[in-house]
Amino acid sequence: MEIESVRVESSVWVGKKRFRALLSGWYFSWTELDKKNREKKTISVPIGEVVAVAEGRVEIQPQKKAEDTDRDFTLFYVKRRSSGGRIWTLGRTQFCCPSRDLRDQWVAQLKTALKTHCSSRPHRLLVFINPYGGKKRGKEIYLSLVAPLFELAGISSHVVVTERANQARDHILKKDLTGFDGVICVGGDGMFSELLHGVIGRTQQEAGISEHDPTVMLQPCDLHIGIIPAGSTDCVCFATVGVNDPVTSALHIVIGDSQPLDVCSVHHQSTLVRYSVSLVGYGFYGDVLAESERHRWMGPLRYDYSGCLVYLCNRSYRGIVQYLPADPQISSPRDSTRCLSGCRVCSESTERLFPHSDSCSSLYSRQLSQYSIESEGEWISVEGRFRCVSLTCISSSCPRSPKGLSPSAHLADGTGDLILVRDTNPLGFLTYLHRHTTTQDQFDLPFVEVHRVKAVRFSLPPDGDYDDEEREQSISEVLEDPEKLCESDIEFSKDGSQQYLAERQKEQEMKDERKKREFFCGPCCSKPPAVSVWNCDGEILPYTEISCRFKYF
Ligand SMILES: Nc1ncnc2c1ncn2[C@@H]1O[C@H](COP(=O)(O)OP(=O)(O)OP(=O)(O)O)[C@@H](O)[C@H]1O
Repeated sequence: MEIESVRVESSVWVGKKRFRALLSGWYFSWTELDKKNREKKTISVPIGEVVAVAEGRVEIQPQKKAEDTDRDFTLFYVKRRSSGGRIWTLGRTQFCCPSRDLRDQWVAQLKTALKTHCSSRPHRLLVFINPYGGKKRGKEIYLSLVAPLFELAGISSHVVVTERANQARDHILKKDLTGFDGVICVGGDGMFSELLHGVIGRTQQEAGISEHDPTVMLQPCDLHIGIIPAGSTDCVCFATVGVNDPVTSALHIVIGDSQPLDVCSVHHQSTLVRYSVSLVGYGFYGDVLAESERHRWMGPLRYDYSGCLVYLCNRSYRGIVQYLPADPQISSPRDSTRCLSGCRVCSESTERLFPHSDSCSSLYSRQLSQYSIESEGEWISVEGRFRCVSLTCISSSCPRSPKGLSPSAHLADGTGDLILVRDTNPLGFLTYLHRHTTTQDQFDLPFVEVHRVKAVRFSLPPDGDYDDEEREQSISEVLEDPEKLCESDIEFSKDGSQQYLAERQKEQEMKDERKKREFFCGPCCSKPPAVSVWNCDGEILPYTEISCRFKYF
């Protein structure tokens, strides 16, 4: 039966009011009628946003209750609440039909419409909960807000509450995932990153592709990742969904929404170090992360505290940044666009990157066009002293910074934005930072440059301002907590792990000395390091010299 041709219509009651209900094509609507059968207001719900239809009078909040009355049925659907419709809640309307037969017909037709129209909805999900993320409410958020929605929508879920960092990543890499339509993280950006590494890594393993080769053509991933925000910043969730709200995210998952994302692969020589979607930042953002790791006990407040402390240190770092610019005819980081689902630039870029993406045999052309960047233009080199060097694939907006690091960045166009903040006076840098929280343009400052890029390399000037020993020492200086170098870094970085183990010994000796010093006057009085560290989506990278490429997934 063709869904477009289905048309069911009848009188129904909602409470004491009479309505005319109509299922036609992709919409279910009900129009209030007055005593003279004149139409009043109509509510219309796309079938794609119907969560479930159930016989009887059903409630799921505050607790599940079902009263199986003969002539009633309940419709659950997405209801837009506020913030320009970005916050979603579960709408519920109970309809009473003139007869039981008619009720059965409504339920059957609506269920058929759901099956026909919503083939991309998940049926079985693997859920990872980080019980220690953010305010440690991950389990509670999942059980009270998300699980009832999944159950209502007929989604079965297998839940893993993690007991250690990287458990979720290892599970995805090693365990049998047959039958799962997607993986869900209940946590923050760090948890998302674990799932991202698991999913990309597994897909490449299965395809026999080495991720360490920077020029390799990566296989696109079929397994989708869902995010239920329960971390400290939840930047990836905010930048893709527009809000950090567990119910909104759960509803997006339930109705099978999906959003492709650019991913930045970070290499050191011929070793894959990490993938990133939100921030790869050197200088200020690296130092803030390193500092904040020493104050984890403060919870999310640690970022504010460390931000102030690092700002007072007034540091800048030397570096050489080389980048491969993206085509300025297509988009620019200063063009004031805001990328949302259905964005024109992203869809045109998809078409350009993957010209025959509707067929599986297109993988070759898809990858070929993606990785032919070396032949697409000239690398540009910038040398100087920087407050920070930041790279982002997405706007990286969050509730604190609603426009984000690069407000016009696109979610899925195969490019990233490179932001160079040159050394400036403390007031200038404060103005730059402050503008992230206002509507003022943070790029409209003489010491800030922003470029839309396809690839970036960072290296230290070779003119002997510091030697290797000092560089290693500087990395140790900011790495107060060596455990922060996650297992993945150590596994990925075969040669890096040796360097890392050697550093640990040195760090331990330095730690005691440094603690003595900082007890009296804080980190701003210690000798400023010659190099900073890279903050890659909240993880410290064990290398200073890196190369990054943006890839579309
Ligand atoms: N059971 C666990 N014990 C310790 N660490 C864990 C556990 N499960 C996950 N992790 C790690 O904790 C780190 C931080 O988690 P998460 O991102 O969920 O919260 P957050 O850091 O508070 O939030 P955000 O990343 O948004 O700032 C992640 O890198 C993850 O690998």
